[in-house]
Amino acid sequence: MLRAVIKVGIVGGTGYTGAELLRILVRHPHAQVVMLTSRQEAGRRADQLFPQLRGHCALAFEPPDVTRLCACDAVFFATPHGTAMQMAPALVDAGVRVIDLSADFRFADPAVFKRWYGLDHACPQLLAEAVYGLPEVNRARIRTARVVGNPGCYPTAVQLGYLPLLEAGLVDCDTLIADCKSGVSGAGREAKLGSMFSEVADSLKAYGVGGHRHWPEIVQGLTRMAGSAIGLSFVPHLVPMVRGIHATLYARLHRPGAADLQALFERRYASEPFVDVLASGDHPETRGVRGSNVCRIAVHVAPDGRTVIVLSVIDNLVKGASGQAVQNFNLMFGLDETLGLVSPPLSP
Ligand SMILES: NC(=O)C1=CN([C@@H]2O[C@H](COP(=O)(O)OP(=O)(O)OC[C@H]3O[C@@H](n4cnc5c(N)ncnc54)[C@H](OP(=O)(O)O)[C@@H]3O)[C@@H](O)[C@H]2O)C=CC1
Ligand SMILES: CC(=O)N[C@@H](CCC(=O)OP(=O)(O)O)C(=O)O
Repeated sequence: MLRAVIKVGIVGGTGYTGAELLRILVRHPHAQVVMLTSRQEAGRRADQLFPQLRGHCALAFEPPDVTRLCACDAVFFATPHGTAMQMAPALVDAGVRVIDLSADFRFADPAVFKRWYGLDHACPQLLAEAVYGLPEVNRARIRTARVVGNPGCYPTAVQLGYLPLLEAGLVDCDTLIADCKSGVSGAGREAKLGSMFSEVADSLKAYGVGGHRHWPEIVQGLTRMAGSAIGLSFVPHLVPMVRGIHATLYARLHRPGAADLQALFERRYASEPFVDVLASGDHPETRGVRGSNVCRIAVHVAPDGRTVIVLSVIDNLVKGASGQAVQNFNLMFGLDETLGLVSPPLSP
């Protein structure tokens, strides 16, 4: 359905992903943001809180109100887990398409959601019809979805890195290792001790080694790609940068040397607008995708000849969150998938 203006609401407009949605949507040719919510900043103009939006957005924040949100064509939830699932049923009943950046609609099984997020799902029926918003895997289903569960940031980088290998059945699915690093904006804009400059700068640390909530999400996605159970070790690290995810992914080849891995990756992503496969032997870096919706990938074989090492980088706030959400929005409304999303990364 192609419309000249699509009315958009953003719930959680004061967070990092909400602000990034605004940055993208204010220059989108068909989307018009008509409602922006915040409980703490209600009444304040968005361009007062975010001076980078001066001249681009004159809206004021207002408290989240489902009835008012029902006047939108699409609503993005850039809120903590547990919020979207409370409001989505009324919106969907009113014909509003929902794109949730939290984990509320990412899991097929509400028991897995409960185990990792500690919440009973508020609308399991809607969860059952929600589509996981990774366009490179689910494009056709996203087009017709009423609710999209936008993937997490680490899961986006990891799944896109492993996808060609698992689809082709080339690697041992029991011994996958994802060694990942994230910038601090991944932790959100809320003030927290662990996100303070003096706690993060000039240091690097792993966290969540005993079980991070992105592990079950990645396992769910990789299992679907492989068509069988997989075994994954996933270790996230916090690094002193603002944006960016770097995933170093390991897998054991069933038949070393049997396949041209570079050709496999190039073929799989040839028609993907936002996946860029580097030339053989190259090393992507996070600053090369900063501010862009690109996932940049390089595939290597270790000197042992049988270990594949894939490097996958994204901007956590763009392809890892708000950019991917707009990519899904474009698909849902029958638009060119790249609208609002094509701009060169910011570098240096
Ligand atoms: N940061 C990242 O890199 C990524 C984040 N995500 C996910 O996106 C979501 C948003 O993340 P992020 O922008 O970093 O978070 P922030 O903490 O920066 O922002 C959260 C926003 O949600 C609003 N909010 C909080 N609680 C509620 C509530 N109960 N009802 C309505 N609004 C609420 C806040 O405003 P107020 O309190 O004023 O209402 C604020 O605007 C999270 O689920 C996160 O896990 C996903 C991928 C990457
Ligand atoms: C650096 C940092 O703290 N990153 C966050 C993940 C990013 C995120 O927001 O999680 P979702 O993608 O599931 O929404 C974390 O590890 O919890």
